[in-house]
Amino acid sequence: MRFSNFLRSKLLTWCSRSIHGSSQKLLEEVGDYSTLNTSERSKFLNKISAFMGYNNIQDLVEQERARRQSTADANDVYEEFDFSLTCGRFPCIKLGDSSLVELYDEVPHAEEQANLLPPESCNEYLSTSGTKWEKCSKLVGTCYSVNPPPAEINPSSPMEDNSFVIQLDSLEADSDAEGKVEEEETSKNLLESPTIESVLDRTIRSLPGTTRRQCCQLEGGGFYTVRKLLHHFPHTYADLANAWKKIEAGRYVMFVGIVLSSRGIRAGKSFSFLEVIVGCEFQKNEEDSKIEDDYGTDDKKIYLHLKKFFRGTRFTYQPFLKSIQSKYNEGDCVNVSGKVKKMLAEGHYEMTEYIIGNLDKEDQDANEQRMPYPFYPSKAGMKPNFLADIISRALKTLTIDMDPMPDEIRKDFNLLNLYDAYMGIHHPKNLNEASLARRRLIFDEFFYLQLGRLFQMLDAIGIPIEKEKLLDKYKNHELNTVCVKDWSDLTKSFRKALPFSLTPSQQNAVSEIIWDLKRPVPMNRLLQGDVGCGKTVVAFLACMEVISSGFQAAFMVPTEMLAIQHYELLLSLLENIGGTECTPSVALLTRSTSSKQSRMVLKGLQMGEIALVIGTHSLIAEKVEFSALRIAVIDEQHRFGVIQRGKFNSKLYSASSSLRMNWRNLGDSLEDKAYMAPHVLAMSATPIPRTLALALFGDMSLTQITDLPPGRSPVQTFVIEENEIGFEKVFQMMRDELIAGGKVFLVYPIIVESEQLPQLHAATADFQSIPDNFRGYQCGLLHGRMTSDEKDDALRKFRTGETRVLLATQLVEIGVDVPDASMMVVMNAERFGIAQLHQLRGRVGRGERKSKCVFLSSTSAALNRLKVLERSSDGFYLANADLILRGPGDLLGKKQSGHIPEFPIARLDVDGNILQEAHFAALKVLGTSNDLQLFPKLRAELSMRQPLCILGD
Ligand SMILES: Nc1ncnc2c1ncn2[C@@H]1O[C@H](COP(=O)(O)OP(=O)(O)OP(=O)(O)O)[C@@H](O)[C@H]1O
Repeated sequence: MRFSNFLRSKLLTWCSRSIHGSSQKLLEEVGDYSTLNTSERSKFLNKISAFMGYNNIQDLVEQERARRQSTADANDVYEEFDFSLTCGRFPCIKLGDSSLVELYDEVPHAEEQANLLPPESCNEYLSTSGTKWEKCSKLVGTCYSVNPPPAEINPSSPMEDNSFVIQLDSLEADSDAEGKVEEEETSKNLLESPTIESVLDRTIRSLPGTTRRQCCQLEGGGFYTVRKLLHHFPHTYADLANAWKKIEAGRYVMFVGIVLSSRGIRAGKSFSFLEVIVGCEFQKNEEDSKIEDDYGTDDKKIYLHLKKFFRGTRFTYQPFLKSIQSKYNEGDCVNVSGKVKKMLAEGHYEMTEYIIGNLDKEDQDANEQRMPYPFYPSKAGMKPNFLADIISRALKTLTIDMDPMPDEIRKDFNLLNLYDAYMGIHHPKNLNEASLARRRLIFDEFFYLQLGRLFQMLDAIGIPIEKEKLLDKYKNHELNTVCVKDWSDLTKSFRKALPFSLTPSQQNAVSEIIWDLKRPVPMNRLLQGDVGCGKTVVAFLACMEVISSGFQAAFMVPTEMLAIQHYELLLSLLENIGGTECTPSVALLTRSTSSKQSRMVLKGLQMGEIALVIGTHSLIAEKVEFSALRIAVIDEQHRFGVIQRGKFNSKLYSASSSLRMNWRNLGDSLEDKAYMAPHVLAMSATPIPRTLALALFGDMSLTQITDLPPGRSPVQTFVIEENEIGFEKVFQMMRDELIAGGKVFLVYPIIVESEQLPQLHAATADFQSIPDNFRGYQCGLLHGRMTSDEKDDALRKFRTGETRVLLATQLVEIGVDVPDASMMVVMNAERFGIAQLHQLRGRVGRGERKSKCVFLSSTSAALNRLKVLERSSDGFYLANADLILRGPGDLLGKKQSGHIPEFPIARLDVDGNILQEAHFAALKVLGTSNDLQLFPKLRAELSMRQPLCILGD
């Protein structure tokens, strides 16, 4: 009922009882109510209230409500007129309160005003027989839980509101019309031949109905192709099938309803606001009606008052106000999400931070079927609703036969069709479908990664028969070993020369590697083991096996210091072998090797006079040519990455012409040699969780050393907060250790003090002051800015015991082996990752001496995170913790994590099983056709997905 009609009926009732002479005049005035401006209305309402004996109109409404609620026929009353709507229209304004009525001064009256919130249209929507409301009332139960509440959505952010886009889009529409026609033509043509390339890798500009401006916007956000767009996945869904029936203030909820009014209101000289009222109706089933809820017990309607405020004179002009209010039309079916605040009037809620979007026919149908409603993250200023709309358009261009995955693989691994997967992730019918779709898309991300790695590895081999053997080897997961008696004599002698016996795990690792070395295909193996477990000797033994058959070995390490350490260790072990004749010649090649010396080394390698070379990156330089490189050991694999590993493969391909001549002279087949890539044994001291290892090294077999050399006891670990008491305690522990004959590492996060980060301790600064605490003991300094001789000298002095305290940076993290170092203190431990700290801790406890490690944290917040190191000394466990806490980037460092592609949907820490399956699927595909000739669609898809760097080019 119109408000004026209500007033008339109210007045008539009153007049029939009243003898007041002016009642007839008032009735006439009520007839003209809709033509009055706001101020006149306010005055009139006050006058009428006063005549009827109320203080003001608010008083009238309140009392009338109370009276009607107490009558038995309350429902009829509500059908007659909804008071809450009157009160709730502008809850900040008390109707009839003259001081606030000026808010309406600028609102155009008559027809224009009627357009803003015509009571009849409210009536029409709210009455059960109204056609528009009928449309709305179909949207049953439309207050939905968002599970989990999407934390990422910041409704206050301007980009969350698509109003601006809509406005601009409409302005743009005309000017783009011509371009659009052209584009539509093009897209029609493209749609005619739906191949995998044409569908997913079609440019975004081919999407029908997309304006040029929208395309630019999308491209600005990186959405160049349909694939990119479709890989913008929803981060959560509103579970419409299990909607919350209770609105809780402050909770993120989603509604679907009908726009009842939209008004741009000037509220002052430089203040305006937009108020959109959305009516939502809920159909309670029997069970729901038993629940006492916030909607009130009788009416099933709620009214959302969406408010957006504007400050500034320019926002108070009519054109602006008109433009903002015209974005939402009465009768529009919209979805609204955000946090609600209860208003005084029952069933009325206010939302000041919200997202609103128009629902098209499909969305409305989806709502009727209670399909999950996808929430998209915004991107590059593009609002979720805009993206959702474009994604829907892109989905329409997909074809059912676009899936490049062979049917057999799909069946074997129980995968959805790709078309269904894209539909299922973006427009799922239920949450189960969304989860199946997610599984298929994760599978794809992993599958193409594995396929790419394995394909590239096979590609490097060249001979089909070798490829098959290699694939067989990958498929065969049995542990294959060669027993010690079948090791070569040189390997056995080297083993005997070791000052200790191998642990069972070490022995097994060597046997496994030797088995692999005897295969006619290149080995690609990752040797993993916890810090200090003795990987180096295992690698040396593998080198000996290769050298014994007349080939060469290269041992690449990440730092010069480590190269020297390994070189010296190897020389000392070889000395023990005795019998100079069979002792292999060993060389060192680093950046600091003198040019004369390096010339000799290069020549020795080229002529085959040097059997084993230890060095840094220098080993993969162009000028380094081997006579017959058969194994490349890469220590600390994650510091190098796939590219460098790949470079060893190319060593033989780029053999010098002189070498080729040599081979010819020797009568060897050039082809065989040229295509024989060396075996690669990569070592990782950062235990990499299995999933991550597979993602990174899907083309590698894995050997693990699972035990530690005997006599090792776990390093006692303490996490202490940096403060005066903490320092004193640690210094005392250090003094005790020195008195007991131990050696102490003091590790710093930085070399020199930083003004930006004053809380960080620096090695050089402390080197001036710390020694005072340890009088009588020499202290040394080691950091990356020292020359290689200085570093060598510092480490040598520490090793020999000349210095007993070594202040160092994290340079010591990798491979430094001082077996009698018995204590480590890490300053500002909060700056390091868990896996990194575990590595550092591994520098002590490498001998038989009981050792301890102290992690000092300058923030108490980090203490809990660090405490995991007190509880565990299992590198795999800790690496997993790091992976979950900080992601692969932090676990592996930038260099290696750069080789993990971005997975838009998969998560390495939870989707390990799918990764494993994808690995098997890739093996299966390549087993059927190792050059993918039989699967042209797969090949095309692979080339679209795999950037070359991942393939090691
Ligand atoms: N079986 C063994 N018995 C006793 N000591 C051993 C054994 N194997 C290795 N070691 C010693 O253990 C120490 C650590 O070995 P090594 O440097 O090979 O370990 P690693 O796994 O390469 O360590 P990191 O991960 O720190 O690089 C060395 O001093 C080495 O001599």
